[in-house]
Amino acid sequence: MALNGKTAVVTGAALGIGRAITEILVQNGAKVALLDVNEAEAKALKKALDKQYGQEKTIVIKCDVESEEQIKAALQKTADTFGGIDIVCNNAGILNEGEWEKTVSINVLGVIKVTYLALKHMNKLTGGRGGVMVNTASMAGLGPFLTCPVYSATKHAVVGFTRSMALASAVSDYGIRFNAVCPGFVETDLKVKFPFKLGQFSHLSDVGKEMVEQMGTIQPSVVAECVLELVTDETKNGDHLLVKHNEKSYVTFPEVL
Ligand SMILES: NC(=O)C1=CN([C@@H]2O[C@H](COP(=O)(O)OP(=O)(O)OC[C@H]3O[C@@H](n4cnc5c(N)ncnc54)[C@H](O)[C@@H]3O)[C@@H](O)[C@H]2O)C=CC1
Ligand SMILES: CCCCC/C=C\C=C\C(=O)C/C=C\C/C=C\CCCC(=O)O
Repeated sequence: MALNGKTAVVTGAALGIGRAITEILVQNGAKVALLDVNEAEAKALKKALDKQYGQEKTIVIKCDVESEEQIKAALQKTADTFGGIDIVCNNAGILNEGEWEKTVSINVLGVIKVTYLALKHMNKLTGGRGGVMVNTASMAGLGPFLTCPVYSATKHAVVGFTRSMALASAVSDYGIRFNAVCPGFVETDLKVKFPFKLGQFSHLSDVGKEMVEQMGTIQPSVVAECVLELVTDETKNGDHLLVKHNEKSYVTFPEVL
């Protein structure tokens, strides 16, 4: 799938992995709607991209993925401005074991809300052009992460949702592929704030540090390259790209049926 002439929506686009995803999509010719609660940082990113690629390549829309109303309006504005939606990157996410209900709300309900509302624009059966959705899960969605059980549970949910949507879409002929990226520790604000977001598990914060020392870290741009692969490779549906320090591999899930 070539990105020239395609339109993408990236949630949590202002910082970290979302910022890198936005940059790589624009670099490769897509027009991108930057959705984020942090409007100031999203605008700063747009300003930088404007200089290099021109003002018409991006729009900033303040949008909290917890709000169905805001998501609906943001998707409509994207479709009206760019003439449709081809790519959705469900990337917005938090890690906060103290505020674990909010973590579930953003990381799970947010992904589901954006997906279902975007489906209305993209589904070939309802007049859309088809396309691809790539969700930012985590390595913590593939195995237990003892310092943050709820965060890990939300990422397992994203993996299960992505795999199930991929099958539902293929069988229903929606014309939309669903994939996920599963990174290890990435150098972002979320990583910096990690020790202060562990709630009742803050006594385990050194375990997180030791894991980072053992496993190493990843730059957001490397994760973005993996997202680009999942967007452009039209053979990928229901696929999960595990991203480790200096290594990436597609996840093989156990056969259960
Ligand atoms: N940093 C890491 O080590 C890893 C992060 N991830 C996942 O990657 C995704 C991005 O995380 P990072 O870039 O690390 O975090 P970050 O904290 O650097 O950036 C997150 C962005 O999402 C935005 N955001 C937060 N809540 C939002 C909401 N309700 N609605 C819209 N935007 C919202 C923030 O304003 C920010 O711009 C998350 O889903 C995270 O779980 C996955 C694996 C590893
Ligand atoms: C199956 C094993 C699960 C291990 C989880 C590995 C990576 C997950 C990363 C995330 O999704 C984000 C989680 C944590 C933030 C990143 C770094 C922690 C920093 C620890 C520190 O230096 O204090």
